[in-house]
Amino acid sequence: MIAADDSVESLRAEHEALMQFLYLAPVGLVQAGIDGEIVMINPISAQLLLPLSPDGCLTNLFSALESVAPDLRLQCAQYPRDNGMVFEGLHIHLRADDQVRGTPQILSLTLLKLDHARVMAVISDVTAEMRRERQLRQSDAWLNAILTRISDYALATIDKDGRLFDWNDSIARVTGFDDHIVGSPYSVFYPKDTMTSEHLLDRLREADNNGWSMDEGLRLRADGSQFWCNALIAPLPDREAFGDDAHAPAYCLILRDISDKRAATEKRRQAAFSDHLTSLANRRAFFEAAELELERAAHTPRSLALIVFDADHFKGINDRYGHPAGDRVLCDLADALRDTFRAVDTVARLGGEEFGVLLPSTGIEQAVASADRLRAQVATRLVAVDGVEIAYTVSAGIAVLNGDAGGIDVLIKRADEALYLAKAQGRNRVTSWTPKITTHENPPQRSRNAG
Ligand SMILES: Nc1nc2c(ncn2[C@@H]2O[C@H](COP(=O)(O)OP(=O)(O)OP(=O)(O)O)[C@@H](O)[C@H]2O)c(=O)[nH]1
Repeated sequence: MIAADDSVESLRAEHEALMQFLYLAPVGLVQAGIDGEIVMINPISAQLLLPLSPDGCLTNLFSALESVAPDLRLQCAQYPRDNGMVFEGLHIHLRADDQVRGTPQILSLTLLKLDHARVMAVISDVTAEMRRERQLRQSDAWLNAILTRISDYALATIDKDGRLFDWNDSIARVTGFDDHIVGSPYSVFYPKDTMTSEHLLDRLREADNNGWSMDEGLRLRADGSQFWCNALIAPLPDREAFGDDAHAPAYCLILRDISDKRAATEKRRQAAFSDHLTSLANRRAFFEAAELELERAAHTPRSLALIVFDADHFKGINDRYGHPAGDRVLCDLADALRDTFRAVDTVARLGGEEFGVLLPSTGIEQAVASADRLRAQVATRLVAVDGVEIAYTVSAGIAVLNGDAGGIDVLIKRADEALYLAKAQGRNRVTSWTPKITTHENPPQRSRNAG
């Protein structure tokens, strides 16, 4: 008797545990007769099915789902075996007026035949899952379209030091580079000398601080040709997952070939930013470039050099050979400047016979060497005008900001003071600014307005 009592007790306990499981299970469970009459339903199923029930009560599984899945009853009746899976993960799309949360709701239904008289339904709301899947598929399709179809976009990832991490067809299509560029700094897409290693890192820091960094300009193809390009760098959202690994993807780089669009606007930009006589950058372009460099230097301290060149005794050249001949000399000086300085430097005509060269990340020795190279070069040049060969010389004043306070006005003032000294000491020479020039020599100011 005791043994029989024990086994009844244990059966009861098992039954209770099972009921508890049914109630707490994280999916909807419904046990019903073969005709759909509900025997047991857990709270999740009730919550999912109740809004579908036409009369607001849940007595029959098939009737509850009739409006959205009318053949369930038939499918179940026609299932040939005594037990088994009638269907698995059937997606039931609820009608718009059945939407519970204002977005199309999708239920997943699995129906098991337990024996000739009973079925068990497992129901879950897969709306969020399906939406995520759809979004993933859509993102995948977009990415795929960009990578394989859209011919003017190139996508790449770069590591935290700006080295290309991967290569794909879009890069080949837009730039012509093959996978040998993996591991190179992304400046491989920039024409020679147009980007210093500091500029390269500046863009990454800017992307870190602002969420993205964009620039526009001429970029390089593998065959050496150039194209107008808009380049966007953005930090990858999940890059923390790679920890401190230096060779993990950290940013995405999107290059877009905008040659067609830029061809038209570039003419207008050229007109606004270049000097009409020499085609060098004009004052406006010079001051814009200077502000940008000073802004960069404020974030990441580095030296910035300015050389101001001035043709010597230029009034005399005009007086002797005429104004048009003087213009030819100015154009010759512009050519010499263009040939001497790097693409990353800004060479501008500041006005009259004065030219300014802004040299990012350049210290005093390097600036003096470049300025003197130009000076010496010019001294050997002869400008042929109407059968006459005109010789001329230039003087230069140099100032460098080494992370010390001061804007472009300070830099120009110092370079001007040094230039004044070069003129005073005999011309055809290069002089660097020192604090002594201002405090002891105290030269009069040459007039020049900033901007
Ligand atoms: N041909 C020509 N001359 C210009 C132009 N702009 C300014 N000038 C002339 O450049 C001359 C500058 O003369 P100054 O400022 O006296 O200087 P300088 O004769 O070069 O003497 P130093 O600078 O002291 O060596 C003036 O005669 C201006 O008319 C220009 O676009 N074309």
